[in-house]
Amino acid sequence: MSNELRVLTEPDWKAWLDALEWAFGGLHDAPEEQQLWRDLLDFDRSFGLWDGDRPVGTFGTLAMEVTVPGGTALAAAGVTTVSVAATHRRRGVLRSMMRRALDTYRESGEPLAILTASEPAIYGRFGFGAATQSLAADIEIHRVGLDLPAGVDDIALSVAEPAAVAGRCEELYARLARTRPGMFPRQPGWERLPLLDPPQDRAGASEQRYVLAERDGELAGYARYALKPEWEAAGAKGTVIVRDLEAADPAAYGALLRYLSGIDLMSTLSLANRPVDDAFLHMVSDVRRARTRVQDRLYLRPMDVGAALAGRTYATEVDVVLDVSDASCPWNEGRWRLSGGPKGAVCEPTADAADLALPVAALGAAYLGGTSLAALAAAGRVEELRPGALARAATAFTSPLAPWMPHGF
Ligand SMILES: CC(=O)SCCNC(=O)CCNC(=O)[C@H](O)C(C)(C)COP(=O)(O)OP(=O)(O)OC[C@H]1O[C@@H](n2cnc3c(N)ncnc32)[C@H](O)[C@@H]1OP(=O)(O)O
Repeated sequence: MSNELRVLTEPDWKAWLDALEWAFGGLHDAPEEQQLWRDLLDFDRSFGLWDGDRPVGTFGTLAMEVTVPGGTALAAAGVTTVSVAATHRRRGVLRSMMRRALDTYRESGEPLAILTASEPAIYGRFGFGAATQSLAADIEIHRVGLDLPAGVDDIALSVAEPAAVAGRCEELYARLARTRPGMFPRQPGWERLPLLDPPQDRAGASEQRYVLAERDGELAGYARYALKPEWEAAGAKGTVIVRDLEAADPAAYGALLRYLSGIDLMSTLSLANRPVDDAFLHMVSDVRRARTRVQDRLYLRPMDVGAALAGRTYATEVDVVLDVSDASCPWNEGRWRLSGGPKGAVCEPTADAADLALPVAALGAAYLGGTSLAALAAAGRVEELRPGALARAATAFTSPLAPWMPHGF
């Protein structure tokens, strides 16, 4: 039988999805989740590798945006639903699908491609670098005090059914998504994502609820959470599971944190995916008992080095020639002069001598300001060719807020 790489079509959907779910270990998403991905996937840029009448490889694309330093949202091809059947693994199936996708993204013109990886070791070879991290915490709420900011008592809290308030929360999310690099200003359709709460994924926790934080009737923050009850001989030791927490100001954040830490019969406040510089770190009395863990989250690769680097702003004035290597997207290879600062930047090919040399995955890791070019240089991933250039470029690439992608895709 011959293998054929073809674009995803509606008639192929069921077999394609089956192949995907089996490659993930027999995962069976709820029907509403399957329908969401079916509606969001860009079928024209999603592929299946068919062995006869059977899909043995799946590769999906989502049309996304990412907020970059400076507050602009740049178009990004979101790589998702990647899988290869166990019968066909390590024969280059992923490589062939990635090749097709990268060429397609070049044609469609997004400056960036992004993904969240099942395993960190897979995508570096295709030029993706870990650009954001996420912070998880299990706060021992009976041993950790809160030092809350002024104004928390001006915030009114109310608990609501998700369907009744998700629209208002989504409006607030859309505003906040422009304020931190790495966030994804969700396009229409994505508002269904936070509402997914299939019973089979709850692992003993309750249905989810929203708690709203309002000031004078205006929404200033919200959290989406569930409760997981648990009992031992000495009594209750439940967990508050926070799926989402967005706040427009410190008082709203503090009021939500106080509420979530004060629910009776609960001992742990579990935060699954927060920015690494999240405000709670500075509100708790004992950060060690917050039991924090950091993990790689969003992987990013510039699809078009010039457009990507010109699309963000820089913390300080910068004028640097980067010598970029990019085996997967050779159109990015070579020297680029980046000149810019806090108001904007230009980035164009140049014949001038290079100041720094780096692979495109290192540029992807540094792009949102979450990984220092100097730290990458310390690991040998960036080479300084002109003394002083590294410190200046590393400073210019930083972001005041740590980049963060609040959910997977
Ligand atoms: C964005 C997302 O959707 S993340 C989800 C990814 N999917 C999964 O984790 C589901 C389970 N795993 C799979 O389906 C497959 O193993 C895949 C998709 C990860 C890899 O597919 P394959 O067809 O086996 O990969 P392929 O043969 O093209 O390998 C290309 C290269 O990646 C390497 N590679 C592939 N998978 C892995 C891995 N899991 N860890 C480390 N390296 C890997 C190969 O060794 C090869 O390296 P080389 O070019 O140096 O020789």
